[in-house]
Formats: sequence, C-alpha cells, structure tokens
Amino acid sequence: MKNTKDGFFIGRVKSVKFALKGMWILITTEDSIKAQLFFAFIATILGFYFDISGTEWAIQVLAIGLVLVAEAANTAIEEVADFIHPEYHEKIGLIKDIAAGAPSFAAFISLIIVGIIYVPKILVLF
Ligand SMILES: Nc1ncnc2c1ncn2[C@@H]1O[C@H](COP(=O)(O)OP(=O)(O)OP(=O)(O)O)[C@@H](O)[C@H]1O
Repeated sequence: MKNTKDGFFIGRVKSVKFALKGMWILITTEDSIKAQLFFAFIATILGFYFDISGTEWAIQVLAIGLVLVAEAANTAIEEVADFIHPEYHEKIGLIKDIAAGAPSFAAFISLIIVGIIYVPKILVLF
C-alpha cells in the first residue's frame, strides 16, 4: 500500500512497481493469460512470416493488448467476487458471467482482426 506522505514522484514509482507486480502475477499464475500470450506469440510469428505492414502490426498489437487487458480485468473481478463471497450465490455467478463477457468480446473482435489481416494473405497461397 502507498504511503500518503509519499510525494508525487515516489508515489508514481511505487504505483508502477505494484502494477508490474500485478502483471507478473497474471503472467505466472493465470492460465487464461498464459493461453492468450501463447496466441499472441503465434500471431507474432504469423506477422513476421507474412511480412505484415506497420499499420497491421499496430492493429494486431492493439488486439493482443485488448484481450490481455480484458482477461486481467476479468481475473481481478473474479478475485474480488471470491473474496467478498466465497460461497455459492446467484448474484456472484451473474457478476462472474458478465465479467467473463469482457474477454469474450475482446477475443471475438481480435478474431475478426486476425481474419481481416491474414485470410487474404493465406488465400493468395492457393
Ligand atoms: N460463488 C459462485 N456462485 C455462483 N456461481 C459461481 C460462483 N463461482 C463461480 N460461479 C459460476 O461458475 C462460472 C465459472 O467461475 P470461475 O470462478 O471458475 O471462473 P472461470 O472463468 O472458470 O475462472 P478462470 O478465469 O480462473 O478460468 C462463473 O462464470 C459462474 O457462472
């Protein structure tokens, strides 16, 4: 936790430290994040193989970021839900289902982006 007496600079440095710790926790413990990083790796290899343009790289990186951010937010909501109400509750189920909708939206949009970038490039191979 940050100290209220910390100045602006120290406060920012501490926030970045906590944020990096959060990223590390997500990368090392969350299977959904690990799976998305694997897909990001495959997409990066495809990007080099098909020599996609700078704009396509930018959109691909944005799509990867969108999925990772949504997965991270979903994980945080699940953690809060499990902490405040570990037992079964209909409302917790609804909250978790809605939270899971975020990465699903992101994954669906990313799939469309992947299709727009790569399907024409793959089709010309045949
Ligand atoms: N405490 C609860 N009360 C009611 N329903 C729950 C509860 N916990 C989970 N559920 C239901 O089970 C589903 C899966 O929950 P869970 O916490 O296992 O998420 P998950 O998406 O499988 O987790 P992960 O992201 O770790 O794979 C939720 O979307 C919800 O429908």
